[in-house]
Amino acid sequence: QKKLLEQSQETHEFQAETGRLMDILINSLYTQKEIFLRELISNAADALDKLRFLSVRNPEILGDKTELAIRIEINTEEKSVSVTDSGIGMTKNDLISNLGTIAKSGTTQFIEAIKGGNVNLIGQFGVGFYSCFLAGQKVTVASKNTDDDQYIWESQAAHSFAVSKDPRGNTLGRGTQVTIHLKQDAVEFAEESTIRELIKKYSEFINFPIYLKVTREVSKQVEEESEQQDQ
Ligand SMILES: COC(=O)c1c(O)cc(O)c(Cl)c1CCC(=O)Nc1cc(O)c(OC)cc1O
Repeated sequence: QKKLLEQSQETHEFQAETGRLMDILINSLYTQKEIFLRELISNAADALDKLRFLSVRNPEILGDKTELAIRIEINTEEKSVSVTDSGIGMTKNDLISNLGTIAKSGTTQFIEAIKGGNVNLIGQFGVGFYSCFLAGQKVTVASKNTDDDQYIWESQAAHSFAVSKDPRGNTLGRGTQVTIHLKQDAVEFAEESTIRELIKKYSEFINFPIYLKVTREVSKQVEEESEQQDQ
């Protein structure tokens, strides 16, 4: 299965400027890892706004997935955090162009702002997504737009990313799910108390409901031990 996925994956180099920007972002903001959550919540809200705007003119775009919401899930076993929205979603080409290139102009101002430590400017350049690599050693983005099948984009930074059709099929219905596989020094973001506090901090101006789900898989080993104690 793993081999199959690798064969079906297309690997892409980040556009050179994107790679440089990611390096600067990660090197200058490594002490403020938590901003990844602010950027993901903000991107999710933007994608929901885009959908809501389009649905005013053609309501059928909502299909049967009419709820516009953001779901955050932490998995304490796998040390991952995911942010899922039922927004407009991205096609395969959107994933490659939006996440692989800095299509926005003004990247030099962005770099000056980051070097000056002005983290609030990140979102304005549409590149907040790369802050995921402050906390994540690997980032996976699954997305479903009405114009395409569901695709997966995956990267471990290091200047390249892979795109493949999602072998799970259309599990999202519509929208985007960003999953961050946390770095060893960022596992605090898989703790419920940490995430609850950050959601409160960064959801003040968000006009969509944000739900939190905590998945705690107790490893098989521990269950067996507890059974022995009971006997
Ligand atoms: C449409 O946006 C998304 O699907 C989406 C989301 O729902 C949640 C997310 O965390 C992210 Cl990162 C996205 C993609 C947002 C994005 O990168 N948009 C974007 C970036 C560009 O460079 C661009 O240039 C033309 C256009 C974009 O929409």
